[in-house]
Amino acid sequence: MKTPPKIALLSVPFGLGAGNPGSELAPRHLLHLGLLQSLQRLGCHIDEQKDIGAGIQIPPIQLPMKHSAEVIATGTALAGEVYTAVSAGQFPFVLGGDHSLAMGTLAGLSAYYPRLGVIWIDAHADMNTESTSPSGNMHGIPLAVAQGRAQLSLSHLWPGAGIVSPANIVLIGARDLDPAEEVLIHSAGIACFGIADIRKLGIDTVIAEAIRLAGANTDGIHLSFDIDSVDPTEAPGTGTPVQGGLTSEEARNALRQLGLSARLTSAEFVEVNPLLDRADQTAKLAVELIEVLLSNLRN
Ligand SMILES: NC(=[NH2+])NCCC[C@H](N)C(=O)O
Ligand SMILES: [Mn+2]
Ligand SMILES: [Mn+2]
Repeated sequence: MKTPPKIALLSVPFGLGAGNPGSELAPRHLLHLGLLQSLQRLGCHIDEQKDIGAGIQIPPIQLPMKHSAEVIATGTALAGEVYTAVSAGQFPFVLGGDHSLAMGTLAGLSAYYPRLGVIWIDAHADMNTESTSPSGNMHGIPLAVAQGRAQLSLSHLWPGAGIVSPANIVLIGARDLDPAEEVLIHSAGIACFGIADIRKLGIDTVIAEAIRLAGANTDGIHLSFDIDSVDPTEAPGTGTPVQGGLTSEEARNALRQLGLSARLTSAEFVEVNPLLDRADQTAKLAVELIEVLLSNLRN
């Protein structure tokens, strides 16, 4: 019988990678809604809880993207905390914030796990580069950066960071891809389960297959969960909502199954925007989904 892991809860109140303000408020807001207390009630072992800020830092690279210096500085601070956590045997859980912070998480993780699998549950692929981004928003590029396809690389954020192989990336829930992302996904052969696949196969089969693909020849699996994967009728409080998403029930089942997998070694939860929410509907769902994930961890 495996025991629940020690969790390092890393809050990142940062939202400058998104197109609209508000996601920086999510960590405090979810904690205010009682996240920590209910996790403790559910028997989660929260080993430590930290707020990640970033000092002033000269960016190692200039990019034609909005707020790239701030994104890089925050990512560097986060990468260090994530690296420290995994080195100490903790399970890092990163609470954002916008999705640009995944670059920091992945930089820290890839320095520790030479072969990292990534399961990306999101309406988007976040696989633009600086030259294909239609918006200039940094939250649209982390998964291209992680593969070493962009000007910015994970090693700009953290020395010793590696890359993530496209063979070990699995996209779930993607339904709003930019043209360059489509080309990249097809040419690199990246596994992508859209909503039609989920309805046809069922979410349980999709998650089992995702764990198999992301886990093949890897040392750990990271889950990156963007709340805009869930349909806007149930999760309206997010900056780039896309119709036709997961039901909250599918999201719950996905997170339960991922939590129960001994292969899962880290996770992050991003893109909740309290300023765009309706009566805390999205924030409350987020609290519930995080509880499902973390209370089932067994590794
Ligand atoms: N993490 C997110 N919500 N990303 C949305 C990205 C939207 C669009 N593909 C872009 O690159 O700007
Ligand atoms: Mn995203
Ligand atoms: Mn998204």
